[in-house]
Amino acid sequence: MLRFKKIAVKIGSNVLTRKDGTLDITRMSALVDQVADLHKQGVEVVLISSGAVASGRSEIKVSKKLDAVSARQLYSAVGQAKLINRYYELFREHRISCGQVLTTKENFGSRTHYLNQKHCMEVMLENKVIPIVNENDTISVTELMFTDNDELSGLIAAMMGMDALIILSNIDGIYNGNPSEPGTHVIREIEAGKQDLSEYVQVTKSQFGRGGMLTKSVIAQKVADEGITVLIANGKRDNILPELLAKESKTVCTRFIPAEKPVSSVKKWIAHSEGFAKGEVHVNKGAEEALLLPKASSVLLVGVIKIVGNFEKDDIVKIMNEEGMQIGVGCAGYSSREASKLIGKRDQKPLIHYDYLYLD
Ligand SMILES: Nc1ncnc2c1ncn2[C@@H]1O[C@H](COP(=O)(O)OP(=O)(O)O)[C@@H](O)[C@H]1O
Ligand SMILES: N[C@@H](CCC(=O)OP(=O)(O)O)C(=O)O
Repeated sequence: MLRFKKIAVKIGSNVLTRKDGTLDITRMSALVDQVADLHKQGVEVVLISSGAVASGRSEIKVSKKLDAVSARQLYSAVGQAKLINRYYELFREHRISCGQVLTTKENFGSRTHYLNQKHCMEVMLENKVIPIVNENDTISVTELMFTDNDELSGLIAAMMGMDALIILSNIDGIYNGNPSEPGTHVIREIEAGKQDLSEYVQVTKSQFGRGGMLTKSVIAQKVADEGITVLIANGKRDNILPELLAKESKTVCTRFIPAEKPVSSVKKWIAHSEGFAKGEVHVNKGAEEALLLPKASSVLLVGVIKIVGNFEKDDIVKIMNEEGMQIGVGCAGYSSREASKLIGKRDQKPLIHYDYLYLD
């Protein structure tokens, strides 16, 4: 028996690349074998695979030095083709189809794009096709980029309502100190709720990774708070995926215990969408107090004091208190133009309905 039926598996650049930066086909093939095995046992798997930039870099020799953005665009364009081609061939040996999903941060900011993307992956899974997701590095540059693929994998796991997110890196989990120092060990379990892991996690990251362990731990906590188990484990270990999914698994990894309270899929989307907010809704003290009560309340125009930025209906907005501190995020029921005209008015439909509201 396996512990999970639906999993998102994020494979970091370091798992797929050798020390010299070339694609580690042996490792990739071993991971595909493991995914194929789980797939045949009925587990739904979505892969989030890094490695485009790393595999492109080892392919192309440039004549003159490139700036960082041009290099990333060039290497990812070539490297993603190489990467997905490899996956395609490897899965084909198991008679399994896989498909490529390239996405950008913008696709998570609008509900329509979000649902289109979700629908695409649902259709793939229903038809036994394994989605292989990566950021579209050719067009998402600078502030349009995800922090890294750990952030992307958290969004995908929440969007697809997965039972677990497995983040595979080149290390056994989160250590309680510098992993290279003797006497440190992997933290095996982390309770739900906000815990500060920054004292353990070094800001240094491995050779080809982008975000490092700190973003992994922040994302993992957020995803676990939404009721999804998160495991950070070593993708270089043989047979890691079946071992992690085994019922009484003792495999070394860091496990983030999921919160018990289920969170609706809309709220999961909103919780992850803060970075895409198009504007701000400032509320007065009374409205802030009402929002913080255990009973669900909407943001009403009567309690709004200021609207900042230009947003359309259904865009994500930040909710700010009188002191200018952010207290939550939500999906706007009006455009900023309409809302500005109705500030302070009673008996209007909510500016942010409580079903579309996530408080910090
Ligand atoms: N406390 C810690 N525990 C484990 N790894 C850590 C810790 N602090 C920093 N790291 C570093 O984080 C690296 C993994 O993150 P990253 O380089 O982003 O990998 P990936 O490419 O898999 O996303 C590890 O190789 C390790 O060097
Ligand atoms: N989209 C990039 C991944 C960048 C990234 O986040 O890498 P990693 O920290 O190894 O997961 C690529 O495919 O090269």
